[in-house]
Amino acid sequence: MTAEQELVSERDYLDYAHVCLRQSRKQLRELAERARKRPGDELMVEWLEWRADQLRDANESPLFFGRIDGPEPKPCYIGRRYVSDERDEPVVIDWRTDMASRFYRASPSNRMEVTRRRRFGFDGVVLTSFDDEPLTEETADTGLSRLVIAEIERAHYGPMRDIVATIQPDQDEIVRTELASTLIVQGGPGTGKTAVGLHRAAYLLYEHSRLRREGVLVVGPNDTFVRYISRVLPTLGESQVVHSSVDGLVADRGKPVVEEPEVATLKGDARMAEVLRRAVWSGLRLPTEDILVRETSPYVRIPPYVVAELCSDLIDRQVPLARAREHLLERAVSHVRRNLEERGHALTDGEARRLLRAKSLRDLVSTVWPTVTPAQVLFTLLTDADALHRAADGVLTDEEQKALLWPTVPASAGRAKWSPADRFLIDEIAGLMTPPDRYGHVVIDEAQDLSPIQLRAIMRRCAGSATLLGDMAQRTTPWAAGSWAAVAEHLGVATDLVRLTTSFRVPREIIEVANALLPAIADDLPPTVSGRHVPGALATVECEDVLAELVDVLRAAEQHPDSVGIVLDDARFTTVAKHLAKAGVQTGLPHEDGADHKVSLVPVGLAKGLEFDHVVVLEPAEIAAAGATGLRLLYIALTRAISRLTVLHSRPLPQLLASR
Ligand SMILES: Nc1ncnc2c1ncn2[C@@H]1O[C@H](COP(=O)(O)OP(=O)(O)OP(=O)(O)O)[C@@H](O)[C@H]1O
Repeated sequence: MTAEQELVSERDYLDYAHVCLRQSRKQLRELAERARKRPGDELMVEWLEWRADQLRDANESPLFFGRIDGPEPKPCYIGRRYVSDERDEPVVIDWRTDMASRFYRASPSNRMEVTRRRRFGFDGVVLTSFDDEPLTEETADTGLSRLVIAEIERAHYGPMRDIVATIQPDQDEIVRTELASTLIVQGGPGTGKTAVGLHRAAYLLYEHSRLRREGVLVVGPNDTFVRYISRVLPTLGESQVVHSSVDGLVADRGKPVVEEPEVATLKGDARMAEVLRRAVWSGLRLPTEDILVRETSPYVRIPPYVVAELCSDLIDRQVPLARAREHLLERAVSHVRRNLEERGHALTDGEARRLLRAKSLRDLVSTVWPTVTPAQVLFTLLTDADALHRAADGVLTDEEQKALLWPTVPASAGRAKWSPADRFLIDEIAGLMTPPDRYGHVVIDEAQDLSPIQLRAIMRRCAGSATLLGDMAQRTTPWAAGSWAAVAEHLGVATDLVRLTTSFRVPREIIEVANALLPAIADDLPPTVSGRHVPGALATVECEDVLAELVDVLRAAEQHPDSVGIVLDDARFTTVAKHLAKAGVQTGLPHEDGADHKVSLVPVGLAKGLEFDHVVVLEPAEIAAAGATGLRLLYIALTRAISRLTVLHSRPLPQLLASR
């Protein structure tokens, strides 16, 4: 067959797959209709409808993207979902099956019985080309395939796309790691950490149906980022996964106040968990006199030593407060019941149940554990030096305790203004009272930036394993745990550290410049390599008027379909936005609700995790001004580009860049 005839034959197969998909969907719908008529089959109906929904032929993405020949006699087509014919024979297999893993992992040195890998090129959903990689003894391991490179360099607009067609072997290994493992994935910019984390979530949901009940949570650094990544899982057919920013996990407490980084860092320190634990449990007050239960006839007296006995294991096990209160009430009722029985007055179950509402017993519980809100507990600590000292003695130094106290005391907890770090402390306290709902697996992106207290807040919501993604060289918060070993310690579960080393986003010409910053920002990390070579990808322009030059660069960029991101120091944002508006250049913040701009204006503080075809970094010296954090921000700014990076500056470049 000629290549052209083969293309026609592949297109016919694609049409056939569409027919099969529609047929299967119709069948599932009919089965659901029939099951609906049978009482008691609600679960079956729900499942059939869910399956039918999965087979929607919305023409959003091609039904298959690859094919392997061997070991089966028939070629095997790989797509985002399973399609079968009327005899239930597979037409397209799901990328998450074991069989499909050969598509990702087979190589000339480890062929896994695959003789040929074929990747398909599409224009929208129209099959336009294919690229064959023969896997025979004679072929050598080469770099990225032409179609993989074309996929990476396809103009980027709007939200992040899935990489299911082009997952690389080392990424695939991470995606398919067993559910029980908690992984920390360290990788340089653009090595695919976010993509891998999201595909891992989709894989785990496919492999472990219980995760659909337990839920999967994806946590990102901010709302912009969460909007950017939130389409990936739905395109992979997984629309139930919950996405949240870190701040979005904890209760909103109004407009946050800004506080000194040293105080915020202290509030994010793991030792604060012990201070809060002590504060919560120090609210316990055992009665000093008998409790008289008047709701029974005869009355019952509960002496203090009995209350202490009823509480003792609850205290020892530090049972979450809300549950401890319930247990104490139930135990007090049982005690009263036994006492009455011993005196010849048996209670009916109804009477015992009514006792659960008895005022004297409810008062007893409130005496032992007064009801306070989590915010009230923190308010007391931050406003009452004695209370703080009692909780923090031996845990925090005197200076640290002093630093935590508010200089002016609001009238009440209700009137207090809380900082972002306070919100996590309140959440920690709330967790000691009523643990939050938990998910079966949690994916945490940009995990390098989280404080121990933030890590605890996320892990409190995790009932199973987690996947943490990050790059220590991109650490920009003062409260970050500081190393993956420290992060692992705060997670409280065993972890495996795995690495990704090849950048798919950033061409070699750019990553080599960014790598020059590594000795100053993360000297223990190896330089990132790039799978792509793009001659002329980097242009450094020194000029007197950077804003005039910027307008020229943007005018020239109008000729290309590429997305453009202007990354600049946060403090510059307003001036540049005004200047560009005056010059008639339309810009917007990246991934604003519903809007995908050609030109995004990106304060560097928001740039983490994002990418654009063409990036303009404005005045690197301004971005790098804030010491090591500044250099890390610059490293982030320089590594957002997929195809081109223009560095515009009037001030001298930071030394590490100038020497390149
Ligand atoms: N195997 C792949 N095939 C095609 N594109 C890929 C592959 N892996 C990653 N990419 C692309 O590379 C870009 C960077 O990926 P991603 O954002 O996941 O990297 P990252 O390591 O999280 O980067 P950062 O550290 O900057 O946040 C994305 O456009 C992603 O789709």
